[in-house]
Amino acid sequence: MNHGEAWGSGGRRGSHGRSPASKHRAHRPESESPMFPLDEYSGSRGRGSRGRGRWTQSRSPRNSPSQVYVKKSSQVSNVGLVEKAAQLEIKSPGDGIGSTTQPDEVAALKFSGDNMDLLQSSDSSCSKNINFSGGEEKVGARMPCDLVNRMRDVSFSGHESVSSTGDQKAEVSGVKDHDSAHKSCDVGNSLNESNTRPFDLFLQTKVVTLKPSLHAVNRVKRNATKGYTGSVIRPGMVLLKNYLSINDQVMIVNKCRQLGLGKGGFYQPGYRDGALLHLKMMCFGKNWDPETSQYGETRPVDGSVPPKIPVEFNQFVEKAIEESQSLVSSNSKKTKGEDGIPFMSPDICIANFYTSTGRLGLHQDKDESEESIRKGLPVVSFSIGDSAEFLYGDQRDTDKADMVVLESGDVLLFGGKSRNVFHGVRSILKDTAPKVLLDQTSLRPGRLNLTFRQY
Ligand SMILES: O=C(O)CCC(=O)C(=O)O
Ligand SMILES: [Fe+2]
Repeated sequence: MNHGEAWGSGGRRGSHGRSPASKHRAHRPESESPMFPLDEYSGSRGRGSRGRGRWTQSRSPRNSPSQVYVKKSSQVSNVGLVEKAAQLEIKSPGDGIGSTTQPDEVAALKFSGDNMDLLQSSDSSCSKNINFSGGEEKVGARMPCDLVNRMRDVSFSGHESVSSTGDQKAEVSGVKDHDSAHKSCDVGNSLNESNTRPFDLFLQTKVVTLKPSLHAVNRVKRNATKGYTGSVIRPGMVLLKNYLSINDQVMIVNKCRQLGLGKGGFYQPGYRDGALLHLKMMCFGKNWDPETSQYGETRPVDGSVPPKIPVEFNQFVEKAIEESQSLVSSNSKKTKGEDGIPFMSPDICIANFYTSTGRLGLHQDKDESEESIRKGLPVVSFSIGDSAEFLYGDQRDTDKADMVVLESGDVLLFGGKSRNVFHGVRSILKDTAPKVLLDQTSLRPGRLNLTFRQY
């Protein structure tokens, strides 16, 4: 992996400066223009760092894929990717993972039902199980941004349904302050000494969720049975929309949260010069070190050994590659096999968590082995939570990049001719995560991204 600077606010390696009025293409429908020509692999294997900076306006919202097919859920049911909604069981958010009571969390006033009216409800089924869990403020002068940004967390909850209109719970406060606190920290470049303290993907809440409304359950079922849509965005790059079911997303989030709190868990990565990345990160399998742009068996910053990749994750990845391969081969007459994606079994996974101000500069993933890159073994990316504006293109130039919105459950693969594509995250679209996912997990506002690779 090689996260070269694409635009700069404080990055030190390979900065290309900021584009004040950058415009870029959303990915084009085939009818509008053919796939743009791909230069052969863009060559340079120089080191870089994950960039920071910003893009501005998208040139056009053209988002139709070049080739599309829709796969019904039954076709992937052997790995349980779809159609699990019927079995969906609403559980308490920790889901056996256990909840920590770190004082560093965002305030979330959660209550049963969709609206504040329920707060005034005198319904005994609501009031009998109300929890207040307000952690005391212990603001330290030099705590990491997530620790500085703390507020009282109050949960109201009930075991039984109090409203036929309500989904599980709603957040009515805290998010704004949470975001602004992150913003001030995310844009800061100073290294802080607590950057190895585990970052909790969950908000600190002790919410006992209600039974979901019929409406919410039906919505989940509808989404699950819709299946997913596959499209070849450019040779070697495939987007599987809505590929991971909500149940799978919940499982992935819970696993990441659990492992993320342990050794080798989520931390605030930084560069050699002390600049911080605009995201939290952890690795599975092997550690990727942003200071050296190299993989290793341990994380230099704290000596931790990254956890193994959960086997279920690998199954999803392998299945997604197979699905992409059949999509590509069904198009192969048209493309003369140019957009092939080789198979791989991941031994590395990098998990990024972006808050609403998170981003990642245009870069190439090129720190895997030479052989892996030469063969075009794909990088497989899972998006969960809030949507992201994802840029990609042949150059480290945001003006020339195309854009696609990656939503929760989407899987993106880039291998073969696109193995060295420049890519990055321009922005996180606030409050776009599926509500049912938040109901089920207590995932913080933001986006979890997992990228799988084979060294
Ligand atoms: O968050 C994403 O979608 C991209 C992440 C990425 O490019 C990386 O971790 O190398
Ligand atoms: Fe990347």
